[in-house]
Amino acid sequence: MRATIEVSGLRKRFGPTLALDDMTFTVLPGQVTGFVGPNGAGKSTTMRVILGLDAADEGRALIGGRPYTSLRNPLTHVGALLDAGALQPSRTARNHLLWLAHSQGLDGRRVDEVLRQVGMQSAARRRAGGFSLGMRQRLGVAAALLGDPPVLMLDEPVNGLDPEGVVWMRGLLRSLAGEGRAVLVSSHLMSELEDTADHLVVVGKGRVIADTSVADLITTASRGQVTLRTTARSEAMSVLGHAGATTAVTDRDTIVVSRLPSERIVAVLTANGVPFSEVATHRVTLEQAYLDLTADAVEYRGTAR
Ligand SMILES: Nc1ncnc2c1ncn2[C@@H]1O[C@H](COP(=O)(O)OP(=O)(O)OP(=O)(O)O)[C@@H](O)[C@H]1O
Repeated sequence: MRATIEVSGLRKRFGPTLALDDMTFTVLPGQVTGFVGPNGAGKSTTMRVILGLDAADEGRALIGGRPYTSLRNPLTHVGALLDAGALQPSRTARNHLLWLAHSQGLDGRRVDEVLRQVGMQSAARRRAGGFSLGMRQRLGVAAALLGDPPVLMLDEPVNGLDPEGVVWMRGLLRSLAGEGRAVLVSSHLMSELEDTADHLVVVGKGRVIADTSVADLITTASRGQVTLRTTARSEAMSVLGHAGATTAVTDRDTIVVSRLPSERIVAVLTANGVPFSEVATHRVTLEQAYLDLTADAVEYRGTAR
């Protein structure tokens, strides 16, 4: 089976709300693909449609070239973590996975393997009802891995994890992609995806805004911005402003300059006798690149008072 998710032309309406509006993208094997967008952008709905939990009004979603509903032993094709809360509280972690394995015709011997993989051996015989959100997340990931699937789809997997858990999850996602699997991960934590994802599908208002490698997105968003370090911040901003630049203060002695190439910045500062210690190409964070990209797609925006 090809390790891919192909989504094309998905449209889905909930009453007056157009949740998906021609949603189209492909998730490739061997990569972690981040699936990001503002609240209500359609990420969960897309994942639910891919898993056959919601029916689209139009378009199609394929896993390894086939619709989910036509897959035999679906857990061996795709593992998903959508709602870590969906557990029977009286079952132990191990029994939950055994029950899942048996109900799906999978080998029960995988259970101890996946418990080890998610670092839950010591909690294997504890009841799921007493688990923290982070432990439920780990158990959900264990369930997703049970069928050793080539495709994984995880909705906010770092939600509720402590810093050690976040680092563990990052390593796990990287190693799953390293094994050639297609890994789709939704997240609101851009800093997390900057270190984890190779590729990003950015969505807003039910459609794809950008489908790009993380490196390209950051390079494009950083283009033309220069970091200037100077102890004479206001003089620098004033002379550069007169020369046509836009400036923004980022730190006590740091300014980000746009709309003026670095050679001109150096020339203007030197001509005006303004001291500076560094002029360098500015690299925006993934979070900043994302915020610029989605500025028009945010449905609910807080207003500064
Ligand atoms: N079952 C439903 N009934 C009515 N409206 C729904 C339903 N599910 C989703 N929606 C609406 O569809 C739109 C897309 O929601 P969805 O949950 O897919 O977005 P999301 O990108 O996952 O958001 P979040 O980041 O908040 O999880 C929203 O406007 C949401 O209110």
